[in-house]
Amino acid sequence: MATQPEVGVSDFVLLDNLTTDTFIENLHLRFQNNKIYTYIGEVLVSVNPYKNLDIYSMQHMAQYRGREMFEVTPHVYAVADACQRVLRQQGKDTCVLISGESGSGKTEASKFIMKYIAANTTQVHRDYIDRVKNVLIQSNSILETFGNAKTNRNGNSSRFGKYMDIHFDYKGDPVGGHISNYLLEKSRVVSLQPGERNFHAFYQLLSTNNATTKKFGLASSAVYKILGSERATAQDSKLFSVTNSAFDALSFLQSVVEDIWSIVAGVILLGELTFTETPDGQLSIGGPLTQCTNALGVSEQALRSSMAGRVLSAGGDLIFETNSFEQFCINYCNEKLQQLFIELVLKQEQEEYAREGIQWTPIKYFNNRVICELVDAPHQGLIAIMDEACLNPTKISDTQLLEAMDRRLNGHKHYTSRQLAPTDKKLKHGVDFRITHYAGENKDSLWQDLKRLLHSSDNRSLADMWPEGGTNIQKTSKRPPSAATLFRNSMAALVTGLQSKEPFYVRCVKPNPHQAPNTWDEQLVRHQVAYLGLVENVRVRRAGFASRQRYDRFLKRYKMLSQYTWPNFRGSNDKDAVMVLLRDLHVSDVQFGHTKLFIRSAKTLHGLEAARAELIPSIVILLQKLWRGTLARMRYKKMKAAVTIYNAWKRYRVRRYIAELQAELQRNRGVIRQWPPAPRRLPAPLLQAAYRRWRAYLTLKPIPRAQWPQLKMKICAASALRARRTHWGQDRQWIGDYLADSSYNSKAAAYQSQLASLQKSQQVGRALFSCRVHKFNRYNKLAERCLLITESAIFKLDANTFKPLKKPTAITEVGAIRIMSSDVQLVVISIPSAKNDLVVGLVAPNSNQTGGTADLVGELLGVLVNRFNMLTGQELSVEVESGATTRCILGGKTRALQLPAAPPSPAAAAAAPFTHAHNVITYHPASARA
Ligand SMILES: Nc1ncnc2c1ncn2[C@@H]1O[C@H](COP(=O)(O)OP(=O)(O)OP(=O)(O)O)[C@@H](O)[C@H]1O
Repeated sequence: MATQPEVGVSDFVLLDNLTTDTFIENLHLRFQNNKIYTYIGEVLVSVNPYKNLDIYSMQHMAQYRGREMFEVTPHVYAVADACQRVLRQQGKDTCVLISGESGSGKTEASKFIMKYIAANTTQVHRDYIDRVKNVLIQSNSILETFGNAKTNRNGNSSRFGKYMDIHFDYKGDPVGGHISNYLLEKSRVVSLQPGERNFHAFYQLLSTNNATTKKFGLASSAVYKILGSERATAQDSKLFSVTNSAFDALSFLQSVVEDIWSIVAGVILLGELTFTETPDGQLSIGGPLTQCTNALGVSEQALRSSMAGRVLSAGGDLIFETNSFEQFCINYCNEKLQQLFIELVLKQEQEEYAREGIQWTPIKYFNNRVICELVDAPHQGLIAIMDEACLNPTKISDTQLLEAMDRRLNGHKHYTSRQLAPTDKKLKHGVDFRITHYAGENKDSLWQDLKRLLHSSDNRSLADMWPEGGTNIQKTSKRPPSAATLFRNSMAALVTGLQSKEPFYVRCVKPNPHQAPNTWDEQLVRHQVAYLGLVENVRVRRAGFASRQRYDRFLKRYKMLSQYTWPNFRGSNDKDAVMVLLRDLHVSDVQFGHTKLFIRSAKTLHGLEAARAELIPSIVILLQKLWRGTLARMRYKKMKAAVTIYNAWKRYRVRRYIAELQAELQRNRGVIRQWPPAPRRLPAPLLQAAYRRWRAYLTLKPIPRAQWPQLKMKICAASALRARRTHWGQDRQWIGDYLADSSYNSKAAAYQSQLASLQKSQQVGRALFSCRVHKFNRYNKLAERCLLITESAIFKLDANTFKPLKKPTAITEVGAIRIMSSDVQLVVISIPSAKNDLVVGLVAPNSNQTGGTADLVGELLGVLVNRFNMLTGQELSVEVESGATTRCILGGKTRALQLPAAPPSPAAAAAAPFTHAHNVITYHPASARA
């Protein structure tokens, strides 16, 4: 019982107990499942579905590009691709042999191949290749118009053999081609079987009233003998346009196209001529003779004489049934191709096995050489006998020819006739003979005088078709070679040509004679399977090997299946690697040739393919991973190199800049007067700050470190005063917290304990400055107080208890400080938010250096300016009044604050440091100089 075959490698090879029955049963099963293609070995079998199952799309074709035949579902595209690949990769000429009965799908298969080749081109020289592709495809339309006809077996049957050569450039792109025709069925022109049509060209021309029909007096509505019982249809009219556009696409000159249609018209008109013999033995021609000679471009006289000549020298009666000679030739052609197929397949296999040192027992198969020789053997073959008969100067009849054949071929296994087999009632006595499958008779020749007639035509194209017509008149008496001989010769040339090429095969099978879809005629299929030798082919393949592959290619394809070969084999050669690989996979049905591995069963190949397909995704991911990693590493290295270069450059620029600075320092004895422009991105402010620190360090170095904070205050005061006051205590040591100094404050201990508790309760930070003051308030009252400035606030303290009076004022709230340019100890601390300035006269300690009192204004100023800047980041405004009057705000009102015209006596100043009259406050300072 046959099992349903799977699509893939050599389907039928998988079957056990293969017989013709199981084979056909499987073929049928596939046909029912709309699977029209299958492989036997590398031979593609196509069963004509008579319905559109094939998807002609770029996407569909793309699936076959560069893939092995067994990788994808069977299709003509796979054959085309394999064929083109061998050509591209191995530089070998290839051919595809398409064979099968009439209507089995040969032409369609060849069109698929051409479409595939046309689509599978590279992008270079696009225009030129597009033109070649166009010519390839469009040439079919013309060939079909003039060479195809509707027969009872096929609505669009090719009535000629076709051999198409396509030439490829080194890249595998089609660059040209040549089409040879074999044996056009000429007898169809004058003789039609019931239900059949003549060549499409006649119907196409007569489907419309066009320039040609008008020119030669033809009418689409008229009836012509050549058309038989059929008439032109709307489809013919459509195809007429297609043919003309194909002429156009193939760059036929307009004059040539006109010539061609004139010839077609001429043939139609020839069919309308009537011939009678006049009593004086002359030929009388009736019918549209003038239109006919016009269309053929010959003179009436020439036509008349060549027609008459033919009758006179024909030399034989019409002994033959029409349309059978061509069939005989077609059958002969098929036999020849079948022989080639068998020989090539077996020869190749056997040669390969011998070359590779593989054990091989030759398989028995039916060799149809005997049939071919029956037809074409010199002297003894049918063609030779027919030629001999035709050469006979006396008239020779069917019976005589048959007798000659019977005599010469008696005893041949594949030849028979009624005379030789009297019991075979299917054969007519004295008429029929049979060659195994097919029988045929032979007579065809075109006489030299007719060739001369056509060669003399005004129609250039017609004249060019018959160059032999121009040869010496002396040769005209010589009989031309018979059609059979011509055909035999061209077959021999074809076979020689094909033998030099790497062959691919497509075998077309016709499922029924009615051109109907879904219909299976068992007998018809059986007949084809038998004569195409399909079952034998399977047997040969079964006895042989399902696949053979070069070791390097096999390894490349399957190396990932074993840890010993993936990613690389450590041994020395590919054969060892394949052996290790297969041992690891426990595959044993193989033989190892010298350069190739032979795999016996397709099942093994399936298994390898399946295992490979399973692994591929992870390998793809691995490769992607590695590649991405490589890319990232490459990118990283580049980035790192760029950063290194950039850093080196940056360092170099900095070094160069610093060298410039050093030069500047040397020039100016350690001072940079003019900063040279810094390179971009160099933090010049930082450098400048470093420079300043360094300069400051040099300046400060001679001064004891303990004095540095004091120095900082002095610098603050100096920069705030900007030389607006001469004496500000700069020459003496600043104490800061004077109240803590017992020489200044007899209650220093009480102050300190009070300060400690204040620091604890209010977290005001260190005491930076403190002293006694005379304070003048908004009620024009004078009070003795102590002033304390901590890190964050300004306190007014009770002069005896040192307790804070009111809330302290935050340093950040100070708006400005006003002082006089003379050396008085008057200080106005402006506090805008309180609307009351702090107006105080500082009570300076005795100065050790001068013996007078020290100046506290500068010190207070230094502390406040410095702290204000540290807390707010801004400069505190310092106003220095150069005259004798300044101002202050008390109780929200601005009041004048002045110094007395004459210096007060120290006693008076001590008694009332501030007085007021008429809203003017006068400060009577004791002179202070430090
Ligand atoms: N693959 C296919 N899919 C669908 N229909 C097909 C296919 N192949 C052939 N046919 C049908 O069968 C018809 C006959 O096919 P085609 O003309 O190719 O046969 P052929 O073998 O070239 O015949 P002949 O020898 O008479 O020229 C086509 O016109 C088409 O209708």
